[in-house]
Amino acid sequence: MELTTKNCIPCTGKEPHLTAEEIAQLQPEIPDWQIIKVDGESRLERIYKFLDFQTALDFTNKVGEAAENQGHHPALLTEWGKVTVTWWTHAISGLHQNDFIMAAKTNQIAAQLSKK
Ligand SMILES: C[C@H](O)[C@H](O)[C@H]1CNC2=NC(N)=NC(=O)C2=N1
Repeated sequence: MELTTKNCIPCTGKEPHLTAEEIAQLQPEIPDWQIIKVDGESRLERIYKFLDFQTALDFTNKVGEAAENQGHHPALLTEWGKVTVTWWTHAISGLHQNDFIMAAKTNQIAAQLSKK
């Protein structure tokens, strides 16, 4: 499925975590992302490299804009030439389709920036 064309749904906290099968279906669309565990919770994480701090900051702000538009927010660590983006659904302390949608949108934002 084209994750970049989908929109996030509001999470009530009652949604089930994605199953291993569902993750296996979704993961091929965002091959550059790792699934990490933090305090037993699964999260999607990718490190993007940039030319300098300003470009890293521009990317950070664009991801923040997309997050606000979708009502679904990442953890963002912005450093000189590098941004670590982590997606998970706080309401269910785990992974939801929203996280895969936003990871795909994050890739799109990075691709647009590098075209400058
Ligand atoms: C009220 C507000 O919409 C909710 O708290 C949203 C905000 N952004 C969110 N972002 C993420 N990643 N997970 C959530 O559960 C979440 N909940």
